Amino acid sequence: MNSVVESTCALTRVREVRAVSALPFDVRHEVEEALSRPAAQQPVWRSAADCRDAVAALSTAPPVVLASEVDDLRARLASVARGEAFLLQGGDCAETFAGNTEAHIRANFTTLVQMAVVLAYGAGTPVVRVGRVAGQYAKPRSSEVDPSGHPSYRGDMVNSASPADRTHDPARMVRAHANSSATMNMLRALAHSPVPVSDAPTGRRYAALVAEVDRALRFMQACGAANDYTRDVYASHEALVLDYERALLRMAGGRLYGLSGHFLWVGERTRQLDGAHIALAALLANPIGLKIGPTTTPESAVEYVQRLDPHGEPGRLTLISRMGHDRIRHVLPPIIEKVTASGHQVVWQCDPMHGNTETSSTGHKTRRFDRVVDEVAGFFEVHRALGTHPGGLHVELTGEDVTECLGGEQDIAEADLGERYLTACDPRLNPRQSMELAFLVAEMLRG
Ligand SMILES: O=C[C@H](O)[C@H](O)COP(=O)(O)O
Ligand SMILES: C=C(OP(=O)(O)O)C(=O)O
Repeated sequence: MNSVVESTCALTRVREVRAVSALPFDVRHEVEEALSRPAAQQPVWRSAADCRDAVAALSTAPPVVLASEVDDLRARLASVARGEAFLLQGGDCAETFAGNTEAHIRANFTTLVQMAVVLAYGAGTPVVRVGRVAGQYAKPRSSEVDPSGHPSYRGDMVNSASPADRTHDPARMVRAHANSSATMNMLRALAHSPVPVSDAPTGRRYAALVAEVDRALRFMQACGAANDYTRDVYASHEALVLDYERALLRMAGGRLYGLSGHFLWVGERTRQLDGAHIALAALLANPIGLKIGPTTTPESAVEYVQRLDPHGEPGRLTLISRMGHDRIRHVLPPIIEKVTASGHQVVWQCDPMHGNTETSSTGHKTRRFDRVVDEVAGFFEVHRALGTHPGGLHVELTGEDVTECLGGEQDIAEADLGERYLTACDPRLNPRQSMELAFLVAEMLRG
């Protein structure tokens, strides 16, 4: 993990919460305490006054999601934790303002939904669909500067991808909120549209499967059995920029919600046990995700679980392992054993992307499809051996035909990467790689 960095904004954060917050006194006090802790990876905004203005505007803006939707997701994740459903989470590494078009949202949605159908068929259980979407506008970075010596790009919520404009501009938080709200609007509409079938090879294979699934659904409907095959996609993002997250805190039914998204996760670089991100996440009624990398010990995993799931609520916490394909088989088992022994029912989810990043000989950040598959296979092997539920998959993907990850049935080679390398940050699976992965995971679920 990166070291904790105090930003100028962090120094003003507590005062600003007090100034703009409409939260009840006791809740405000808890939020202030959480936000007064050291926070890693925070922007150093160009002006504290502009930050105040942005936070004030967002504090009275309509939230991106509703508390009732968050409650629905919480109930669905409880069923994942009990082994009765599977969680599929996926989308861009980093959303961008320019890339937030109808075509892009539709393509990502379609890929996610098609994968979910394949997985539901494989698992024989419902699949809860969560996009990395409608808020995934901020990125933690390994280095303060990029290879050309400019300040690193930290996502459109913070600065521009253009090296000429890397100033941390708080007005970007307002644009991120507007874009997220527009995206959510489209997702709600798309959730009730028919699922389109692609004509790519995996699409044809999928079309046959859809016909089978449709027959099964018609039979179920004829029997009067309910199903959630065509239901919602929930929104998730890394709760990274604390000024954005706190501005979208809202009370509902006496509980505190982060209404910037349904599901918020704490990343590998900001999961300091005594840091602000963990403390804020602990206060929320939202389901929370936590990335756990190869340095996570079984003991620290239990501490996280106690901190983030104090009431022992099944599915309240999703532990997202991102160990690397060569480490998962020995790092994950003792963590699962210790957490299971603690009595907490978490969702175990595999992110096979972030532990398998490398730089190609062409200088592109990339990931090998076979290693991604191997990490998921390791995840299933570990859970099968321990008798626990391999509850979910978390991937960076796009509905666009990019060449960012190596391999897959298209056999993308290093020399192909430059053709359509479009990501704003990390390499994503394209639709064919995503579907291929879904078929492979469906087989693992059946196995
Ligand atoms: O998506 C995850 C991180 O933001 C990303 O992997 C960091 O990338 P970097 O190591 O290039 O900064
Ligand atoms: C930054 C991310 O992952 P991690 O925290 O696991 O590196 C991410 O999922 O965007």
